[in-house]
Amino acid sequence: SSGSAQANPEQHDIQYLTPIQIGTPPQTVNVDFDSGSSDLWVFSSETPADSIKGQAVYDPKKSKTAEEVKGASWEITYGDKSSSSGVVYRDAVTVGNITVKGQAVEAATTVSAQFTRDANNDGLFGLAFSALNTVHPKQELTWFDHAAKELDHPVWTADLKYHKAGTYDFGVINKSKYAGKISYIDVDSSNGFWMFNMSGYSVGNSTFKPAQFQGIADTGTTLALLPAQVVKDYYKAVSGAKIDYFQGGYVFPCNAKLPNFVLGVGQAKVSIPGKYVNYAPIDVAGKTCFGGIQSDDDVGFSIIGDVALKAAFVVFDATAGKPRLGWASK
Ligand SMILES: Cc1nn(C)c(C)c1CC(=O)Nc1ccccn1
Repeated sequence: SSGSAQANPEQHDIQYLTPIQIGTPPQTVNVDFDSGSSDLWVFSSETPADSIKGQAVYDPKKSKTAEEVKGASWEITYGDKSSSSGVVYRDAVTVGNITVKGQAVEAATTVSAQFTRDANNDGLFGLAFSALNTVHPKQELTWFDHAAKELDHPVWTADLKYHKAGTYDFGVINKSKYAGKISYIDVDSSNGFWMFNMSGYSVGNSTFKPAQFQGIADTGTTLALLPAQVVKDYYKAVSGAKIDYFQGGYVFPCNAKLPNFVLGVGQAKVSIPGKYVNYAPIDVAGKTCFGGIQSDDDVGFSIIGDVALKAAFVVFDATAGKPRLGWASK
């Protein structure tokens, strides 16, 4: 089997939301497909009313196929300090036209303010390796790990786009979505992430600078969080750019000319158009803008988020024992 689902951008491409169906009859919720985590959690009928501001909720009591996972619970804190926790049900989950029966659906009983504020985001759909799943006492598998057995190939692809809808495909590599060859790089999944090595970078028309650093392909993170020195090199080429400690990163005049940025990934070059680096204005006048490339703050690895991923067609290849990432231009 294979399937395809929409990746719909929120304002400024802060995240991409995908409609999925849970339960019988189907309850549609819009969730953030996140290759940086491995829990499928949703706002639910058990989320306190004052923590819900417009989100759609999953109500297991209305699903004939829902079963409570007795004694199971989960709690997750993301790198940006947002968090949620709750209880667990097993139910049918459909993405595109692919249904997984008995998927662990994690119903939130607490969500942090960042999630409450995010009215259109009904939950997260983890697509990192199942080793990161937080359900205890018995860890659960991601939807993709359940689905992979039925998929024609154990792969999924991300075709995110700048300020318009893209797609996530499962079980198929759709040739019409990319140009040229796909260049594959090995993944180190020992930390549960889609982690890979970068070989260097270039800013604008400058020569390519070799640099060894590793990063994770993270569809659930908005920006490209890179080593401080790389980021400093980039903004040296942007007139008026400076670090705004109140905003927590580099800002620049919204009318600044932004150079393209190239990331070396194995044999491939991921070319990020300068305009993708203009993330969003920080003031209502739209005078000062916040950069889409920011420092990874010594997290220990870089986080290759949507600002970079939307510049490529990315293959998440989970072939047993040999996970790889494929990068293609489009
Ligand atoms: C933004 C960020 N800072 N640091 C240190 C990390 C690790 C991140 C990435 C992150 O937290 N992503 C995220 C947040 C919420 C939901 C899904 N993914």
